[in-house]
Amino acid sequence: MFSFFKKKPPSAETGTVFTEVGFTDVFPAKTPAPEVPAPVAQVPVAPALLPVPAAEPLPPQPAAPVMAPAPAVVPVPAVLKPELPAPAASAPVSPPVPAPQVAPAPALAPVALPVVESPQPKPEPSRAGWLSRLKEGLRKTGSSLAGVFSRTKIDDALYEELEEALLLADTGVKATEFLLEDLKRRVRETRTTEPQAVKGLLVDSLSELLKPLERPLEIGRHDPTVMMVVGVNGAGKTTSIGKLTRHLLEAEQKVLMAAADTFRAAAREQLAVWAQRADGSGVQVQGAGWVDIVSQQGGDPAAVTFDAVNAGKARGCDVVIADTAGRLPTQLHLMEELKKIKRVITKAQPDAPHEVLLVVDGNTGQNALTQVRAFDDALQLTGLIVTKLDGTAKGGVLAAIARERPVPVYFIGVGERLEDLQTFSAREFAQALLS
Ligand SMILES: Nc1nc2c(ncn2[C@@H]2O[C@H](COP(=O)(O)OP(=O)(O)OP(=O)(O)O)[C@@H](O)[C@H]2O)c(=O)[nH]1
Repeated sequence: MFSFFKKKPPSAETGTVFTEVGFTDVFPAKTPAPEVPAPVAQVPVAPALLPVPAAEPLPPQPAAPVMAPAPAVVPVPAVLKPELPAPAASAPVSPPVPAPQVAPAPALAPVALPVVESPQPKPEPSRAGWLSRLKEGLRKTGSSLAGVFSRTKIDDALYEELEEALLLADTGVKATEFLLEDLKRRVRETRTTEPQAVKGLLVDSLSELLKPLERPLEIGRHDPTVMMVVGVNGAGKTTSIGKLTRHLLEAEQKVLMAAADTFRAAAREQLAVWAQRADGSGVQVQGAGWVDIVSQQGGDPAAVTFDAVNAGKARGCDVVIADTAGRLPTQLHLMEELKKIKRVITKAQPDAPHEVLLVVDGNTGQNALTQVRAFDDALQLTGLIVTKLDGTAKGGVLAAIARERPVPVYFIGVGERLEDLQTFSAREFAQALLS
């Protein structure tokens, strides 16, 4: 199973970033006082499980738990239940327990995830496997674009056909104009005469346009890192949070999810199912990650989130993720609710939320751009997760986003499986589109 954590350069601000480079580094040591005995969840990690490339040697950090020599066998359960003061802690999934003082406080009922059943983790799928899925997913968008270059010469007709294909792929007028101008310049400068070679130049041009969207999601800079996830109904928020959480667990992270979609029946259960899923073959968490869910069906989403951030701080969580209910940006009262959730997070932790992520369905083309604009205006987005790029004819929308509202794309999704959500690479995307 892949992961894509990479340690940042050693510094006081050491954190972890999601990159496209594979499982290349260990999660950085947090900075607990060395004299404090490590809690169970911070059991030293066997270096063998976390290969570090020679090119990036780790600095000596003797006090850091993750760097400490590990015992030969570390019998760490897949998911450790946090030791909570909550009375419901003994039950795997307990009914909401009313907080004694604060009336709307949601129950903190930990979800005990099953311990690893199978000792045989699946082999980590290679990035190559991902690239072929990405290519396959973008085939509908790419085929009409690539078809343009089967013409016999580079002339106005070729550029007109390309313009039409870009517009049909929902690249949008601005990005299309930009790409055509840039391409013509590259053709002139390189004195290219073969239409097939123009395709290569378009890959370069598109990569450059998309490059500003390529940015890693950082984990580890804050305690905890608080993320708020928003989007329209059915965009793939819960699924994406589930996939993200799986990767965080595999990287030894303590994750607290806030089911801030309090009107959805079984929101909690849906999150729990995803948190447990791994390739459909059971939990395969290596190490000491654990997940917990805060929910209160029918409660105030802002109160649930507030409670989750406070609980996350109290329990020493690494990441708190708030899953909000889907809404259209035109539903102004619901957009106000999101603003309130964001304000309330800041009350619980002054520098939070650290990430406001919009999940957009890539299959909606220009509509996705409209959503990015509207949610960004309301919430000042920090990143995007673009889902459902599999089978879409509208994959050009990423170019439109890059040109018109360049919010970083942390992840793209090409399917419903765990490994179908991966970090975004501008060049990979351009190559897959025009392959
Ligand atoms: N084909 C495909 N389906 C996806 C992808 N991501 C999510 N889905 C599916 O999209 C559907 C909706 O996903 P959810 O995660 O429930 O969406 P949501 O945004 O949480 O929905 P609401 O809570 O109703 O707003 C599910 O059937 C997912 O399996 C993807 O990348 N590709």
